[in-house]
Amino acid sequence: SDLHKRELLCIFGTGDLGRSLGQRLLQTGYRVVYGSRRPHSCGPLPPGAQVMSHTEAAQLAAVVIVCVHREHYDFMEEVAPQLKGKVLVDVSNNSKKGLYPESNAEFLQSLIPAASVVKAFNTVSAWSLQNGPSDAHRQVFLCGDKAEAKQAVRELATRLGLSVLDRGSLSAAREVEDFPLQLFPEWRLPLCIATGLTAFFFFYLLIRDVIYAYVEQDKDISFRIMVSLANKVFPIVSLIMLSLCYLPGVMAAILQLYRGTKYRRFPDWLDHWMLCRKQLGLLALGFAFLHVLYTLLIPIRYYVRYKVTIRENKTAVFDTTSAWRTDSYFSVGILGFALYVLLGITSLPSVSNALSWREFSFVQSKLGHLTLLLCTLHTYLYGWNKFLRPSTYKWCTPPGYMLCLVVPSVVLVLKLLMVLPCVDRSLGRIRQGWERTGPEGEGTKPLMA
Ligand SMILES: NC(=O)C1=CN([C@@H]2O[C@H](COP(=O)(O)OP(=O)(O)OC[C@H]3O[C@@H](n4cnc5c(N)ncnc54)[C@H](OP(=O)(O)O)[C@@H]3O)[C@@H](O)[C@H]2O)C=CC1
Ligand SMILES: [Fe+3]
Repeated sequence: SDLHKRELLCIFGTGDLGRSLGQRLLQTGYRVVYGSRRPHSCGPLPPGAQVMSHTEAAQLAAVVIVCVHREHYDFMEEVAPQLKGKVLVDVSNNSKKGLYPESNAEFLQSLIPAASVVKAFNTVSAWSLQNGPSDAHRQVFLCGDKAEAKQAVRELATRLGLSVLDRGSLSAAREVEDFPLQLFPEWRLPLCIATGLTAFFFFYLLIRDVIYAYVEQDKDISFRIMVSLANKVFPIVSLIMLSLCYLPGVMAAILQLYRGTKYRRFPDWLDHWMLCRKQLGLLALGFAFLHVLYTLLIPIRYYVRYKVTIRENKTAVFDTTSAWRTDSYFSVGILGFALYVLLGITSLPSVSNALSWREFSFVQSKLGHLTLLLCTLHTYLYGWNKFLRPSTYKWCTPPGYMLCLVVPSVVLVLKLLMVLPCVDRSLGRIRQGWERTGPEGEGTKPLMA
């Protein structure tokens, strides 16, 4: 492997990416030679690197990484004889979609038909290479038509500590080149869900609270929109989104139990859902935080102080049950929120990287389900005995918090079933690679076979 590590690589272009990539390659133990238009005046290069003309540099290495913008690819044709049989890595990106009829990588392949072009590294950035890869930029998409060429680049990326996702043949390059143009792709679905839920519950509660009071009781309580309504919508959205983090996990477990194997791929939508759990959870935490802030505000609200003043003139009977209920409701809520924050903190890359896999999965799964349990309990305590009271169901609709209890309750019940000893045992065996055989075992061949 020492021999491998001293392998010589060629980089065309001494720009931002060329320099950063070269520096990382040198740190990883490779030797680097740059091919440049002006080898004698190209500015500072990482220490240890050599620089020469494109032609000279290309002759020395088996892999050439082209860190030049596509607009300038025409110079490559002059180097074509030296690039015969070499692996050419195309790292380029576009500044917008659909700029060219064909992908940059396919264009490069058409310029140098005798080389094997591999598309890679376009999702890293000069910035992240220099500042240590952040969580989001650790993934590299790979595509190319020649298996050996792809394998060489895959090894390179792996040694740089990047995780590689194979996207197939070079025709997929177009799609790969568009990836970096997406802004916050993994946040898109969670943000849509959050916006949708917020809008739905806002209007639902607006009708049930404000419009109902206006129509049925001729009262104008529209001022409630600002705090009361907001402080109902936020916890509702938060709890639903938290339960949506744990729903795909139980669904995956049910699917594995049903199929009797773990070696079959989950449907795409489930994969996609699982991949955005962290973002779902962080947004849920944000909403929970808003709920906490709004709740702290309650005692200083004009409306609340006004009601308290009126009540002070009446004598009230102390009800121990109510005291127990409200105190448990607050306590469970606070504990739930504390665990919520803990979950959020452990999902930060710098923290999760410091944890072992066991520790991370303990926190995210065990404590995660406990958080969901506490927050759900908090909501049940809020409802308390109102569930059976007909007057709660204005215009035959349940209050928002009852609606929002559906998904978390389902998740918790399913999770409870999963930890039953018999179910847990089968699931444990499946996760260790055991497969159910039998008449229906036909379609359950391992994916890797
Ligand atoms: N910067 C980044 O973070 C990322 C960049 N990329 C891609 O990497 C490629 C390079 O980007 P970047 O390094 O930022 O760009 P720069 O403009 O910083 O560098 C480009 C380099 O290309 C060479 N070059 C410029 N014009 C010509 C020409 N007419 N003929 C031959 N060579 C030329 C020059 O090197 P010299 O003077 O030595 O010849 C120049 O330094 C692009 O395709 C970009 O899309 C991909 C991912 C991230
Ligand atoms: Fe609450």
